[in-house]
Amino acid sequence: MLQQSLMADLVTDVPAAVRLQNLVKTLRQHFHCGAVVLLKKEDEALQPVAMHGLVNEALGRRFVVAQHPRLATLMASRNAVLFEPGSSLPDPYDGLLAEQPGNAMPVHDCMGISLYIEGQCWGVLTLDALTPGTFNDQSTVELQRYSLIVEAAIRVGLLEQQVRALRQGQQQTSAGISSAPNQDSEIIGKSQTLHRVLKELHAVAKADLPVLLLGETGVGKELFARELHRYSIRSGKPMIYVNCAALPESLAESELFGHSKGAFSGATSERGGRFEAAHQGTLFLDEVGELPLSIQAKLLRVLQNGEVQRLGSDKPRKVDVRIVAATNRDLQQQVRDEHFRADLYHRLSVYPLPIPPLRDRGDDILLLAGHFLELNRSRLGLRALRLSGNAELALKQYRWPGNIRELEHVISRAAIKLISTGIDPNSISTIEDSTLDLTMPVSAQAQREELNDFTANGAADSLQLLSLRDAVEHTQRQSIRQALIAENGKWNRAAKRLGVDSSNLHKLANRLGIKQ
Ligand SMILES: Nc1ncnc2c1ncn2[C@@H]1O[C@H](COP(=O)(O)OP(=O)(O)OP(=O)(O)O)[C@@H](O)[C@H]1O
Repeated sequence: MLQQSLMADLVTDVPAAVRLQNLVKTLRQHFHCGAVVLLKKEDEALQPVAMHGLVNEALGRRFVVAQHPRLATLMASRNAVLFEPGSSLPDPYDGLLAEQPGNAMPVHDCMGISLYIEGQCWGVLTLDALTPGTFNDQSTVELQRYSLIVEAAIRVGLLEQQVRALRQGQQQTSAGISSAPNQDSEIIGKSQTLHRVLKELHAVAKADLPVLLLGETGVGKELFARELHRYSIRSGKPMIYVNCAALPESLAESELFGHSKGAFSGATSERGGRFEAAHQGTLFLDEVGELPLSIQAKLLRVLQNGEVQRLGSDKPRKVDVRIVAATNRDLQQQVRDEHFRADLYHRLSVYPLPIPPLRDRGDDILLLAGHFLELNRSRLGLRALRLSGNAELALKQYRWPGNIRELEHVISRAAIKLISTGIDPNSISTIEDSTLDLTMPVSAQAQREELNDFTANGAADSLQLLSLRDAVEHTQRQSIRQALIAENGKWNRAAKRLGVDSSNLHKLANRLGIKQ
């Protein structure tokens, strides 16, 4: 009976991801268990690719095998393994079964099996239940048998991928099991919004045009730049990173274009710059809006001529680089304000690509939260770290002005706070919404909207009750937090952004209680 359902899942003409999803669902129903998860091996970790019965955020987690003894046991065996209900080994999904969202319970019954494709370990299949006695020896025999069908489904998916790649005239990988070379993206997320951007990014990657990545702070522009390079025809050559905001004007020219011996005091030897290092590859100009005007002029000349001259040398050197730039500023506005050269802007923005903010990526918020929860769990030596239902809701409703970087900090802060309350690291630790500290309206627009909501609710009178001093301090606190988020916690840069001296900012932050 199960065999028939599984075979039906296997032959149905649906995308590979849906086929695998159907298979795990069918297995869950058959074994009457809480969760079935299919995990793919990626380097030293296992990542869920299909699951049924776990909370959503689990899909974003990467389980490092060495840190999860049950997964390590499964990987080490070619046969199905049953873990006794009394097993003291922690289960990677403790507290993550969706069946009991409000009541974090350790998993009781667990079994699984490693999966092999063309002689190589591809990943594992795990089955978990909260009710002891759900699985027995007979279940492992069945699992062993049905795992062959799961392996067949994976193989079908890979073959489909290869056929698609062949049709597109792409080069194939040799063994055929690692699929397209760039499958294992570092970019976490499954939303339609992200999917659309990645599709566009992969298409423009092949075109070898200059690309300008636009987006709010913390949306992951650097990750997208790396993905672009990996998908480009230059992927075999280096991608060189330049943070334009961290480039002092006095050093920028020699950093970018190199220098000859004796070009300036301290230039004790001849050295090529970042442009030459990126020859035949990609040069990523991060925070390009921060480039001083004098350097903008020199950069433009190199882009026009396709050659660089090392500082102190008059010998031109041909360079073939693809420029990918990124900014969280409104570059067009900067051009209007004459802070950015219009001609350089047009050269860089041949293909502008907006990267969507986190608040527009739906459930990706939870997937990313899962990823950061697992990182913190491992870093802090906890058995299990999860979100309460209300905490999940709060994360989904928040505006995320600092985007993924802010989410990462929120989860890390909450995990540390939880530890400081003296929790037992061997139990299941749950982050409640009250620990999340999501009170920072950051963008001016967000602040305006909040104020509008506030007045629309008839609360303006209570606003007037604030003393002038309280109102000033409130605004100061918000501006400082906003600048710190935008500058990734760097006080010097936040001070620059706020137009105040760095030591004054430290003093003010101390007085306002932002900094202890
Ligand atoms: N989709 C994603 N999956 C996993 N991690 C992500 C994702 N997007 C961003 N991150 C992580 O969030 C952090 C911020 O990303 P990144 O530095 O690329 O942002 P940015 O857009 O360049 O920000 P800024 O404009 O402030 O420089 C990094 O640690 C990055 O690895």
